[in-house]
Formats: sequence, structure tokens, C-alpha cells
Amino acid sequence: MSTATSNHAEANPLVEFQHNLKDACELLRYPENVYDFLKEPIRFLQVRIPVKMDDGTTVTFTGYRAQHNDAVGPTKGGIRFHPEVDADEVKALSGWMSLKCGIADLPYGGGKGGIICDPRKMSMNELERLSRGYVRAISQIVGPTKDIPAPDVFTNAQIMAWMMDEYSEIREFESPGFITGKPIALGGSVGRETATSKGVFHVYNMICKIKGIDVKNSRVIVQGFGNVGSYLALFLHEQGAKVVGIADANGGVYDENGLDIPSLMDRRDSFGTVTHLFNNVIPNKDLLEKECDILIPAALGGQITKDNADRLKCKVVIEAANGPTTHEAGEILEKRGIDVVPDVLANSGGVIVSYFEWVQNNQGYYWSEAEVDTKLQEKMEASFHKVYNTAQEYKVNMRKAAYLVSVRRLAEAGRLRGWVSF
Ligand SMILES: NC(=O)C1=CN([C@@H]2O[C@H](COP(=O)(O)OP(=O)(O)OC[C@H]3O[C@@H](n4cnc5c(N)ncnc54)[C@H](O)[C@@H]3O)[C@@H](O)[C@H]2O)C=CC1
Ligand SMILES: O=C(O)CCC(=O)C(=O)O
Repeated sequence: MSTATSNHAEANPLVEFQHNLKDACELLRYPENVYDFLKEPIRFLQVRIPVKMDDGTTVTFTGYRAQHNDAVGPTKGGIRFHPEVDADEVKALSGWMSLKCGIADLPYGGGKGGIICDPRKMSMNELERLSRGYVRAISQIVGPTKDIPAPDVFTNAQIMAWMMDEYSEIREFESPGFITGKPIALGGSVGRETATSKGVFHVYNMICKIKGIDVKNSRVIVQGFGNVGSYLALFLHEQGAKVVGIADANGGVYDENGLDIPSLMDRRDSFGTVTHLFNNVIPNKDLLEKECDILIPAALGGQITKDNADRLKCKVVIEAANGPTTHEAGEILEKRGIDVVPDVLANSGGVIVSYFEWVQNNQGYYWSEAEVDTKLQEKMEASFHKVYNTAQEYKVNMRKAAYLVSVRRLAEAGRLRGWVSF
């Protein structure tokens, strides 16, 4: 079935995407040409970026930009800087962005970018040169009405600022709408920094209500303490939940009495590293198997697999990260009665407020924090109910329902343009 090739030994994210896509096309009784239209990005660029390092040497980095599908509108999605970035992962992430934009009813298709690098080992000057070099390399295929990037793992508002500045230099006019997740001083939106975690927080409250879990006394484990994981842990802590576990790239910490999240927020570094403050650090894998009501992977993909799905001790998984659960693991969890709120719904708050930022940039008129918050909550609630009701109607799990909602929208846009027939 798959056309994917990857270095991922275990779960190739593109194969995962294609597997779920195939299921959705079959459930919707679409002919093969619809699956074929959506199984790979319509555009995929690999670039090599030579960067002068501080010691005078030159290192050439590999980067990618994938545009999954632009039938609905320009493509949109983050840029990841990480040593494990690979081509198939970026392609899959762009497909998931298409689904995310579909569920949230945004006028976009999905895009995603990545550079194989370790920003934790680079200076600010090196990162700036790499960010600017990447924009020069992809500038032909991106732009405010073509493909609009944003932050993802190990990228932040400063990197978005350099990228916006470089793009504006190339085009010779100020282009704030080229990229979102910018600093507020450069046309960023209030609320973008916390948007993904706030969206997950709304989803948390909705699924707890359905499952009869008291949010105020709920016990939660959050894997990842970066942009998404740290603010999410804080919002849940402030609401009265006990955050019994957190993790970063170096391991996890579990305390059944609950962790002091505000103090950890103050002491985390800019890469979301916090476990160095503890001397009882356990492997990330072990943390996922600890007892809790809600488990929230908020770091990288491929964390819940057929090898550990049997051992999770939670009632619900909420996917704040992209692609944390393989489809085999999903089947095991479903049999065990553990609900999974899928990534393309749960973490869509980020792209929703990115959309608000782009709208504000295009209008040159900026909204208040209250306006952003209200509109985000409305979109998250509408998205959740759309997916939940589709799951009930088709008697499928929420991931399958999420694919049904979005694949239908993508196929319809493609059909109206004459790109696909059914
Ligand atoms: N930033 C955003 O707006 C959005 C992010 N996401 C997804 O949320 C997840 C987290 O993203 P951010 O918080 O933005 O990234 P971040 O760079 O701010 O933080 C990443 C966190 O993951 C940890 N981490 C890195 N490598 C790891 C490894 N090998 N094992 C375990 N933990 C590791 C880091 O220590 C850090 O705590 C990613 O899957 C991302 O794609 C999804 C939607 C939007
Ligand atoms: O804010 C955006 O445009 C996209 C964020 C992103 O990369 C994601 O949702 O995975």
C-alpha cells in the first residue's frame, strides 16, 4: 500500500498517515484516485544550506519543506529543527497539518518544514545564519499566499523573526504574513505562544466531562516540557489537577503527590529542559507507564507503540505532540477501552491562532487577548464536537473520525477544482 521510504526503523510516520488515509477513503467509499491524490505531498523540496560556523568552518545542513495539498488554500505549518528530522516525517507532518486545518475549518492546506540540526549545540549567531539560509533556499515556494511557516520543535519566536526579516529582504517589502509565531513587536499575535497548550487544555476539559473525570482532582502526566508541555502543565495545575509526571529529552520525573509546576516553569531552559533539577530521573519510556488519569505526550512522535500500549495505566491519551501513537498501538488502546484524542484535533490550537495572526497581519488590525482567547475556545469546541459526533455517527474512534471530517473537505475541494473525480 505504501509508497513511503524512511530511516525510521519502527513506525514510519508517512506509512502511518497513509494507513489511516486509506481507511478513511474506504469508509467514505471514494475511488482509488482520491487516496492517490492525498497520499503524498503535492510539492516537496529538499535543500542544502551551507552555514559559516563561529569557529570559521562551514557546515552544510539538509532541510525540507513539504506542501501536502493546496486545493483548499495556501499551505501552512511549522518548521522543526531537530537531529532526527527526516524526509518521510516532514511529509507525514504536512499531511497531518492538512487534516488539522480541515477540522478547524481554516482556509489552508497543510505544510511542514524541518532542518536536520541540533540547535542545543549551536550559538545564536549560527542559528540566525541557518534560519536565514533556509528561507533563501525555500523562498521560491513559500509566501503569504502560498505557504506560511510557523514554529515547531526547537524553533521559536526569535527564529520566526529572523525568517520574516530575511523573506522581507528578498521580496523587498515588509511581509509579516509570510510566517506566524512571530514576536508581538513584529506583528505576532497575542496568545500564539500559549495557543497550542490552551487548545489542548480545552480538549482536556471536554473529554474529562464525557468520561466523568473530575478535572480538579485529575492526575496527569505530560511528556515534554517545551512550548506545549510546559504551559499545558501550568494551566492544568492552575485548574487544580495534579501533574504527577513530566519529561524532557533527558528523561522523566514522577511524583504521585504532584509536581510544583510554577517553580519548574521558572527554571526550565529555552529548549524545555528541566529534569536536570532532579536526582530521581527515570527513562521517558518508564514515565509513560506510570499511573494517571490522562497521559499527554507533548514531545516527539512514535512514543506509544505496540511494545508499550499494553502497559499504559491511564484512562485517556490526549495527543499534544504530532504522531505520538502508532496505529498498532491505537488498536491495542481501543481494545483496552482507553480513548485517544488525536493530535490533529488536540493540538490544533497552535495553527488556529497562527491563522488569527495571519488574518491580523493581512488586515493590519490587531486583536485583544480576550478576543483571541474567545475565538480559540469557540474553534476548539466546534472542532471537538465535529469529530466526536462523527465518531458516534460512524461508530469509529476519534482518530478515524478526524480523518473522515478532513478527507471529505480535501476531496471536495479537489473535485471542485477538477483535480480529482468521484
Ligand atoms: N509549538 C506548537 O505550536 C505546536 C507543537 N506541536 C507539537 O507538540 C510537540 C512539542 O512541540 P513544542 O513544545 O513546540 O516543542 P519544544 O521544542 O518547545 O519542546 C520540545 C520538548 O520535547 C522534549 N524532547 C525533545 N526531544 C525529545 C526526545 N527525544 N524524547 C523526549 N522528549 C524530547 C524537549 O526536551 C522539550 O521539553 C511536537 O510534537 C510538536 O510538533 C503541535 C502543534 C503546535
Ligand atoms: O502554527 C502553525 O501554523 C503550525 C503549527 C504546527 O506546526 C503544528 O500544528 O504542528
